[in-house]
Amino acid sequence: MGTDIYANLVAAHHLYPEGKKIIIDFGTALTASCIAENGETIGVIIAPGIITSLNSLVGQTAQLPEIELVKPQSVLGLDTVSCMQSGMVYGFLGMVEGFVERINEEVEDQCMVIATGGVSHIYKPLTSKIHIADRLHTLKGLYHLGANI
Ligand SMILES: Nc1ncnc2c1ncn2[C@@H]1O[C@H](COP(=O)(O)OP(=O)(O)O)[C@@H](O)[C@H]1O
Ligand SMILES: CC(C)(COP(=O)(O)O)[C@@H](O)C(=O)NCCC(=O)O
Repeated sequence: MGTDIYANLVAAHHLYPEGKKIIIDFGTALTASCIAENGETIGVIIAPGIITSLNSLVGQTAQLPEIELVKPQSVLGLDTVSCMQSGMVYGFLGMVEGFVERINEEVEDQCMVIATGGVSHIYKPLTSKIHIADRLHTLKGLYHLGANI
């Protein structure tokens, strides 16, 4: 398992001891990790990261421009930039909400959801499925691991 994923699980277990937790990491990869109340890792999902995907879309097409990753005014756009912003924001928002729903179904519980990583601040305000956004979450896990060496 990647050390960043491990650090995310450790931080969640240490900071929020009650119940099951999901950590969504909006980094180079988009990951969702789930930990049980007893500290056992239940499982992990690894998907392409949001900026990674955007760079791939822009890099591998002839006419799509670089865009700022912000919420567009409406889901349906009428210019290329808004259309792409909708795909990036609402597409990945749907993916994350779907992960949370499916994980909750699989573990038969309502997990607490923590978001971290580079672009987590863009997605947190758009959904009630993320309960806490903490850009320092992974680092807190590393700190905890270091403090216990
Ligand atoms: N403040 C920010 N605003 C927008 N994008 C960011 C910001 N910080 C990081 N990113 C993007 O998030 C991704 C990296 O996320 P991060 O969680 O920092 O890295 P890692 O993959 O190493 O865990 C990169 O694609 C980067 O461009
Ligand atoms: C999945 C990752 C690329 C995520 O890295 P990140 O986006 O946080 O930089 C990293 O945790 C990794 O390389 N993991 C190794 C494979 C695994 O976790 O099973």
